[in-house]
Amino acid sequence: MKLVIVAVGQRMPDWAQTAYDDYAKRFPPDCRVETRTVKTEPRGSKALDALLAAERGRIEAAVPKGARIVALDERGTALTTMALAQHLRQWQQGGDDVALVIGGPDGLDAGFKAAAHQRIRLSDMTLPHALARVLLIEQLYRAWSINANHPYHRE
Ligand SMILES: C[S@@+](CC[C@H](N)C(=O)[O-])C[C@H]1O[C@@H](n2cnc3c(N)ncnc32)[C@H](O)[C@@H]1O
Repeated sequence: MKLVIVAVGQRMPDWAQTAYDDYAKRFPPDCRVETRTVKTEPRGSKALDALLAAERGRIEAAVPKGARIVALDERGTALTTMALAQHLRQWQQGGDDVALVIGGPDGLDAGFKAAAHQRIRLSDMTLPHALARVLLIEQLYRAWSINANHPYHRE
């Protein structure tokens, strides 16, 4: 099982990339994290539905075959960190890869969210894309550290 963070939009500000990389490199080999970014559809004259559908196509191409899909969505289910740790344990026991998907400037396609296995929210507030990425990877690392009884969670 590996965690694959699929994010729409390739370039993050340096401060966010530094924070993200700092967490990404902490994961041990038994809980690998991979990041796959997909291009944002240029905002031009296309209708929003068409933009999101184009981004959906790229997301689906980036999701590993057979992966469990978890959409990050401010309207998704609220989770405590302990609950996320429990999900992580179940995902590891299940063995399938897990794709955690973060949308672009206009969010994720509605059909994609409806079809996802889980929709989770990180906060009741709308987060900018870069912060959503950093918060997600920190919480996944914290969830791992809870399950592994690693001191990070108590720091
Ligand atoms: C700038 S936000 C897009 C906001 C957009 N208006 C929407 O309706 O989703 C970019 C992405 O960050 C993620 N995101 C933002 N806030 C979030 C939150 N509170 N919980 C979970 N994910 C969030 C979502 O994946 C979202 O698609």
